Amino acid sequence: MASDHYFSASPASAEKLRRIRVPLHGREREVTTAGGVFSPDRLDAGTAVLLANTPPAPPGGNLLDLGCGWGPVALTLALQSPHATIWAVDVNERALDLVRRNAAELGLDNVNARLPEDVPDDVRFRSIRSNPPIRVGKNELHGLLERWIPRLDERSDAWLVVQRNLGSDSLQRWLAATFEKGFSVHRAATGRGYRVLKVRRHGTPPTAPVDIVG
Ligand SMILES: C[S@@+](CC[C@H](N)C(=O)[O-])C[C@H]1O[C@@H](n2cnc3c(N)ncnc32)[C@H](O)[C@@H]1O
Repeated sequence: MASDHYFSASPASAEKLRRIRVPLHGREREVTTAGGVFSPDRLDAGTAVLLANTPPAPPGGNLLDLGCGWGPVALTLALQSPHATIWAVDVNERALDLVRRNAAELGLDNVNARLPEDVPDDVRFRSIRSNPPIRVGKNELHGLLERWIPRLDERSDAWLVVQRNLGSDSLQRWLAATFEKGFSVHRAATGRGYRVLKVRRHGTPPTAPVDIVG
């Protein structure tokens, strides 16, 4: 059955397109949103905190916006890094249509809006940025992060914004316990009741030379 949650695959509310003006990559831009996607009337406060507290995206490689909605994070990455490939991933098909439309309207040709299962398994990411879907519940959220964070390249970071009232501190503890080996987790910023959590994947330590005795 279709539902009206913003994270459903086919939102039931009739698609009524809206034009809104939002600050993206240093200036106000007009984008298209619609009912049935997350925060259709404005840039979400948590997303604004994420965008204000993350470094510029790497200039090339694959970058992931996990849970893209109508696309504020993916569009910002594409504007920052025109030579990178931006993967805008969501389970909501309407959101994916909106990201494609917004990218085209902004003249961006480096945004791949895809369902999670349509991102090839061998793609690795130089950066992951996400305002993740907390309301799907802990188990599903943890499953989502366990699926995507290990796809970071070595010496690369995931940046997640989470509302303090919605469990940012327990999510930080879970991330630290789950990504114990080869990663480090810390709180990179706080603001407006949100935390930005950073998960860094370290490089593989050089292997010691093997002594050949004989
Ligand atoms: C908090 S919203 C953020 C949307 C957008 N990035 C923004 O900042 O406005 C989280 C998004 O995650 C999506 N989502 C839910 N479950 C998902 C899953 N398993 N894989 C990918 N995206 C998912 C929802 O549809 C929703 O668009």
